[in-house]
Amino acid sequence: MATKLVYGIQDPTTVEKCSELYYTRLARLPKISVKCCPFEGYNNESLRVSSCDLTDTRHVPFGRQLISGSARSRNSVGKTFCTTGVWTFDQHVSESSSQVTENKVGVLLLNLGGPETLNDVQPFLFNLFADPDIIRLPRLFRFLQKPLAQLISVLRAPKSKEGYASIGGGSPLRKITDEQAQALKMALEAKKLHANVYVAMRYWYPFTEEAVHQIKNDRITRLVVLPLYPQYSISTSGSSIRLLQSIFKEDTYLSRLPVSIIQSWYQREGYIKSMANLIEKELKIFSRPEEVIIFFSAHGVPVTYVEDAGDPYKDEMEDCISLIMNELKSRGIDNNHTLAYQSRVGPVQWLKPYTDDVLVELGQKGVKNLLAVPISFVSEHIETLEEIDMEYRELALESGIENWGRVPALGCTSSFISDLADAVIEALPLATAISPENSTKKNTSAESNTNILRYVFALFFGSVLAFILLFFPKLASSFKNYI
Ligand SMILES: C=CC1=C(C)c2cc3[nH]c(cc4nc(cc5[nH]c(cc1n2)c(C)c5CCC(=O)O)C(CCC(=O)O)=C4C)c(C)c3C=C
Ligand SMILES: [Fe+2]
Repeated sequence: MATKLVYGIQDPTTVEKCSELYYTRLARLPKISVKCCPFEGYNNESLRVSSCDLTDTRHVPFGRQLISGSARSRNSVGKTFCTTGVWTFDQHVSESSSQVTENKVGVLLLNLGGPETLNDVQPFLFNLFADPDIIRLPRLFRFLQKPLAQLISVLRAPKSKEGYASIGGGSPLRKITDEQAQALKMALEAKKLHANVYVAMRYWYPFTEEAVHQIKNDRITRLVVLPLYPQYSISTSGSSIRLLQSIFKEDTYLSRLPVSIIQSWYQREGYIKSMANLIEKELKIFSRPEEVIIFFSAHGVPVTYVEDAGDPYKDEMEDCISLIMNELKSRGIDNNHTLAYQSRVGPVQWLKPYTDDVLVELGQKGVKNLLAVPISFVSEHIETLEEIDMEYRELALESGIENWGRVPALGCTSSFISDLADAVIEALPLATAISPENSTKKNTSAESNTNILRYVFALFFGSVLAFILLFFPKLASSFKNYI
C-alpha cells in the first residue's frame, strides 16, 4: 500500500522552502509519515522530479494528478516556480502510466465592484444590500433580505448617484482592478510563474460567477484566491470567500480544485513599506512635514460585526497602522497619528471614532496640517475621490485645518504589486480542495419543498412589508439613515 509522493521545483534555492511547506501540511495529517525528498535537479527542456514514500495515502490532499516515478514533465511545468506541486499515485494506478496533466495556475482577485454608469447605481446597491454579510438579519427574518434590499437601494440611489456623478459618472474600480490584474500577471511572469489572473467582483461586473466560469473553462488546476482588501472583514473578503465556497461546493470540478485562500495580507512587509513610501512622499509636500498629523481613515463596519460576530477587522486595522508607524519611525519619521472610521450607512452604531467628528475636533484643537491616508482599500474609489477629497476636505478646512493632503491609493505601485506576486507564490503550495470529494450536495426533495415554502413565505411577507412602508411613510422614515 506504499504510495509515492513526487514533486519538482525549478529553482534549487526554493527547494527548502517549498518542501517545508508541503511537509508541514502533510505532517499535520494523521497516519502519514513523509520521508526525505531529495532534489534531483532540472534542465531547460524538462523537469526531473524526486520521489519519496508515504506510509498511508488516505489523507493525501494533493492526490489529483498521476504520473510515474522519476518523470520527465513538460516544459510549461518546468517553468513553474515553486508550483510544480505534488502528484501522487497509488496501487490502483500502474507505475508505467505516463499520463501527465498540465499544471495551469490561476489567481483570482476578489473585489467589491462598482457601478459603471449612473443607471447601474440602484441595481448595484440592491446587490450590495441583498448580501446577508452586509445587512445581517436574524435567521428568522432572512426572508426579508431581498424586499429590504429593494427598498433601501431605491431610497439610497439618489444620494449615491450624486456621489458617482461627482466623480465622473461611475466607479473607477473595474478599470483599476483590471490594471492591477494585468500588473500582477506581469510581476508573476518576472518571478517565473506563468498564471492566468481573474477578477471577481462581489456586487457588479465582472461578477464572481463569471470569473469562476472562466476558471473552469480554462481548466485551471491550482488556484490562489487573493482578496484586494488588506484587512479581513466579514463584510468584504469574508462575503466574497463565502460566495466562492458556495459556488465551488456545487460543482464537481471546482470542489476538487486545489485552492489556496489568502485571508488578509496587511502585515506583509512589501505592503507596509509601500504604504510608508507613499506617506513619506506626501509628507514632503508640506512646508513643515514634522507638524503634520497622519490621519488614517478606514472604511467602517457596524460595531456588532466586531463585538458579536468576532470580525477581526478592527484588530487588523489597528495592527496594520502600528506596523506602518513603526516602519516610518525606523526612517526617522515620528509624526503624531490617529485612526478614524468613515462611510457609515444605516441606523446602527459603527466603529468609532467617526472620521467627520475627529476632523472637527482636530480643527478645534488647533491642528493646522493634516495628511489623510485611506487605509482599507488599495484602489481609488468613490470613498476616496468623493468622500475624502471633497466632503472631508471641505469639513477639515471649515474646522480650521489650513493645509490638507491625501495619500493616493496604492493602485499599481510596483513594490506593492511585486509583494502581491510574492504572496501568491508563497500561497500556491498550500492549495487544497475547497470541499472534500463527494461533498457535492444534491437537493433532496424535502429540501426543495422547504425552499419553495420559504420562497412563498418571503414573497408574501415581502409584499406586506412593501405595502406597509408605502402607505405609512413615517415608518419608512426610520430607514432615513440609509439615505
Ligand atoms: C474595507 C472596505 C469596505 C468595508 C469594510 C465595507 C463595508 C460596508 N460597506 C457598506 C455599504 C456601502 N459600501 C459602498 C461602497 C463601497 N464600499 C467599499 C469598501 C468597503 N465596504 C468600497 C471600496 C466601495 C466603493 C465602490 C465604488 O463604487 O467605488 C456603498 C455604495 C456607495 C455609497 O452609496 O456610499 C455602500 C452603500 C456597508 C453597509 C458595509 C458593512 C456592513
Ligand atoms: Fe462599503
